[in-house]
Amino acid sequence: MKIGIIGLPNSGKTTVFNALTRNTAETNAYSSGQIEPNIAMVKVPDERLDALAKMYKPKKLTPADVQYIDVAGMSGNAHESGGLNPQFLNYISQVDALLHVVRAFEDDGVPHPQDSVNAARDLASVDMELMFSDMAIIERRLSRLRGEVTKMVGKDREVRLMELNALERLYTGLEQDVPIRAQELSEEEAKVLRGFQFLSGKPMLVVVNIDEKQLKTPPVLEYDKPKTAIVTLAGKVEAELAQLEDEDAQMFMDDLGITEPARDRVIKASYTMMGLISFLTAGDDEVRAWTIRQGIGAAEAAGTIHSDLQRGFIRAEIVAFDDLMKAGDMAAAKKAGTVRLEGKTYVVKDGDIAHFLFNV
Ligand SMILES: Nc1ncnc2c1ncn2[C@@H]1O[C@H](COP(=O)(O)OP(=O)(O)OP(=O)(O)O)[C@@H](O)[C@H]1O
Repeated sequence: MKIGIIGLPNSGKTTVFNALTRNTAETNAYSSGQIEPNIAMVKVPDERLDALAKMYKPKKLTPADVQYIDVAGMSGNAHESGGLNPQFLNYISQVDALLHVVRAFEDDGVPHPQDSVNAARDLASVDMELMFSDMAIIERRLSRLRGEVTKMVGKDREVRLMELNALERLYTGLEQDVPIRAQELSEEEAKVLRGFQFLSGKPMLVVVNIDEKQLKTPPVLEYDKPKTAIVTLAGKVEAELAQLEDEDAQMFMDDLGITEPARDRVIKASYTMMGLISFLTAGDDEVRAWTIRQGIGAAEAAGTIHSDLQRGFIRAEIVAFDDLMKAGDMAAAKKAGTVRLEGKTYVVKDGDIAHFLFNV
């Protein structure tokens, strides 16, 4: 899973990137204008994996991972100057979700592009830029489609008409300030439009970046939209915390009244917002977590491991994590009757331990 970190200049993107990835990328009070992104992989914390590792003592332990990409190059008035930077667009259109850093911290030493701190205003202005960018793409596509569709016949015409109608609907929504992630699309429409990678269609986690003084009474930002979540964190403190060994970090957190490092909270919020869950595989060679969309069937889940497993799927042997722990090991769980055989369409649950039987 790839998450792109965006936000206005000096909102604290690189600081938050460092907090999430335990990196030490350079941060600067004067916006760097740097466009080469900072990229890092982060292991998704999962206590169930550690428990399984104790049981199986595998040669290898592989958590799921998330890639964070910190891309600068966004301004609050790009639409007035020819649109978003193409290099920025190139990086950001490929991510699965956006993490939008909104500045709430006050510091006269760190200039704000609008000369004042106002998180709600900045949140809306970045949203607007994403929507303008999508509208420009839709306008270009519509003007071509309208000409082409009149010359088409049969199935082609049908598909293009569906695209045209869907794009017109999305455009009307965008004109009324509704981002694409908050608009309805049928499964078929979503499939036809997937290639456009609309920015306002991506799930978005809003990170309100506060300072240490605001930790006790953080500002409240209302932002209630589908496929959107909001997390408040003190970026600078969390970036320092991320550099400490566990024991020192705990003392530091106790002092500040932080119960869980932001990097864990952010990953959890991202999973929930995107409708993602993890299933696990366990054996003597490897214990591993796999990320899937909630609601998919066993065969499709098997396909995340290898396409052969999906193609030749016979059935899945499934046990819930808690049942396996209660039994003590797989043999005991089988005896207790908690290991089930499930077919292709069984909806895989978070924490299921799966073994797939297949034949190709
Ligand atoms: N929560 C915070 N509290 C106080 N200061 C902060 C906080 N977050 C970031 N800063 C400070 O704000 C400045 C800008 O931070 P940073 O370089 O991370 O922003 P950026 O959004 O990545 O900037 P750029 O526009 O260059 O991409 C730095 O001096 C950083 O230390």
